[in-house]
Amino acid sequence: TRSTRPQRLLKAVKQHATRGDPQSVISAIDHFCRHREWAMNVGDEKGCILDSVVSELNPEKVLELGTYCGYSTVRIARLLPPGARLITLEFNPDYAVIARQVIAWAGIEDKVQLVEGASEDWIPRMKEHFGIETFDLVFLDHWKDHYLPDTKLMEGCGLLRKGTVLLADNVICPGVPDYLEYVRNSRSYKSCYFKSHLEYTRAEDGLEKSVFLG
Ligand SMILES: C[C@H](C[C@H]1O[C@@H](n2cnc3c(N)ncnc32)[C@H](O)[C@@H]1O)NC(=O)c1cc(-c2ccc(F)cc2)cc(O)c1O
Ligand SMILES: [Mg+2]
Repeated sequence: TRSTRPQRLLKAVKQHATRGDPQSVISAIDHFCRHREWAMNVGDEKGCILDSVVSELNPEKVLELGTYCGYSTVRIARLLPPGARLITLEFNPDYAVIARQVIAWAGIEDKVQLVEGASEDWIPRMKEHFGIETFDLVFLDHWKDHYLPDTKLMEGCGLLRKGTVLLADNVICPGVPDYLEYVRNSRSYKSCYFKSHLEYTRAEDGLEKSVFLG
């Protein structure tokens, strides 16, 4: 039977990227998505904004919601200091199988824990299951109608501290209007918008960076 797009993306990584070289994995995926088949990675343009937020924050504990093929997982993990940890949640087992291989090819698996399952089931278990007190950075890139409920769930589970940064992808396209309204109007967040483009296209999209004020 015909291969899937994530399988073809992984093949491109194995053909064009160097094992243990995260930058070559990122470049191979961007080239594949720009010249062969579009895929819903955060991409190179928004990826540079993601890089700058991660580099400035130097987080020890990172949570990513929505792994897909692991592109942003590799982008984030390659910038983390030794001992820092990234937990990434992926709902779709077929995507998780691909993401594990992309993460391994990049050679950053010792910084990453990929957990298969739904964010709403795992967020309440972060403390007892992973020994996490609070996160320094959360990258939201999963179902767009889950951003707001999961943010409220993280607040309720005490996973956010003064200064925790929420970075949300796709706040324009596909769009997350209820989440934007919340973080921009709540006294508990200082929020700002980084205008960019939908990955590999000229359509507008952007990232919203929201600092939790406690
Ligand atoms: C939602 C997906 C990303 C992944 O998230 C996992 N997921 C879901 N819900 C959960 C959960 N509750 N817990 C854990 N994982 C979870 C899923 O299985 C996907 O692998 N992302 C998108 O749909 C997405 C779509 C577009 C897009 C833009 C314009 C178009 F014309 C078409 C598509 C762009 C983007 O940049 C995206 O990010
Ligand atoms: Mg996205």
